[in-house]
Amino acid sequence: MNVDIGNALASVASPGVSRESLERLDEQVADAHERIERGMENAEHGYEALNLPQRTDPDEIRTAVEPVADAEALITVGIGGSALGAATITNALADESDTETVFLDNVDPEWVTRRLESLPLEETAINVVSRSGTTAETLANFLVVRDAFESAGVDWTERTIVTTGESGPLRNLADRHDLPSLKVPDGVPGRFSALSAVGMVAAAVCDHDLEALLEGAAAERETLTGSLFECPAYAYGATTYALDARGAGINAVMPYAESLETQAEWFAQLWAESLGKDDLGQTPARALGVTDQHSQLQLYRAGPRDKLVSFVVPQERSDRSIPDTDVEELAYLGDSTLGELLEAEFEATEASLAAAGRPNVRLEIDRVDEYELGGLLYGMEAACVLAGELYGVNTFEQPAVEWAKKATRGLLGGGDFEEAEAVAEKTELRVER
Ligand SMILES: O=P(O)(O)OC[C@H]1O[C@H](O)[C@H](O)[C@@H](O)[C@@H]1O
Repeated sequence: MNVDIGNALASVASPGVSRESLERLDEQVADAHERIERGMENAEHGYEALNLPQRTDPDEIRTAVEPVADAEALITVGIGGSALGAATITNALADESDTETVFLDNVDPEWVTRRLESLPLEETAINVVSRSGTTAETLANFLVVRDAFESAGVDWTERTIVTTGESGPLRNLADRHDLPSLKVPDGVPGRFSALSAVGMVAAAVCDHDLEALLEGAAAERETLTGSLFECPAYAYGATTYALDARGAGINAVMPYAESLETQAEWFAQLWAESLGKDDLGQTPARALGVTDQHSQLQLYRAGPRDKLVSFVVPQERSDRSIPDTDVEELAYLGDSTLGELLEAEFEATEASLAAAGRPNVRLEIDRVDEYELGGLLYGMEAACVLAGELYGVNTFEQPAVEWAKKATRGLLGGGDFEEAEAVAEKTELRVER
């Protein structure tokens, strides 16, 4: 991953960060880097995620998926960090695989039913993923999926792979049915687990190159040094932090590749759950180039000056020419390709934001393949860890999410939780039709 922060400088944008401020911030980056390296060396909770390129064993993952290697479709049952990494990888690389991938990361009953009805269950594998093994949505969906397989006369125990922690309900279930199972590595929070079995089982079923994913991440790991001017991931993490401090409280991630749309969703969880605490953090927003040029760009260029736009741009892609036409006004298109049009639109959008003094950053990858994707995911995780150090927050916890989880359990009769009582105390000011 290469990063260009030129359009985030104060000489271009407002809010913007001056070169001198970045140089001062670089001293904090050096300290943060030392802390990160120490955390990695001691395999501390969270920091351990940055060791995954060395720790993850692709052979172990491939062995676990062996029984379902020729499945026509794969249902991944998981939510948050137990779904978004896998979805990012398989959606980005979908063109290279014949396996249809479905992610059940919601419990909307109509949607779940529609998804299940659309699949040939006798040719479908199940990938159930939960670090804790207790997440209500995931376990409920898994029970529903099992039931659908049983109703269709398909033995789900022959077609299920489990990825979970060392103990817990899901681990017990895997043991009871003797299911192939993988362990969520210790010290790796869900949103940092894309490069472990959590994110890579689906990629293995789809026959993607797991080694290349890890090699790309390992190469990115090699770039981590004590200066933001020498490390793309830290340049991104430090710049976003500095811009947030200057008023850019929103970070709109805008990949210029349809295949990376889910990557913006993955980024949103990474950024929000890791940095959103102690009244701090930067709000992630999701956009897609070129589509959102015709939707959100107006706001980005002319709305409040509270946003940074982060472009994610593959430098190469397979292309398709635009057919010639005898309509005179459209003749210029006939000399181009869709790729050239997209590239021109990206450059125009980037320049238009800069011309309006709106900060933006460019993250470049060579192309969308396993190696580059591994580097991108790792680089953004390292950027997030660095930003967490600069903010001084606990990057690897998400205590605020627990509140609603407890309230939900209480409402469903799963125990006595005071949070559930607060639901009944809601303040109302209803306006009815
Ligand atoms: O993997 P699980 O334990 O099922 O957790 C799935 C997700 O749910 C939680 O609510 C957390 O906020 C997420 O960080 C986590 O990724």
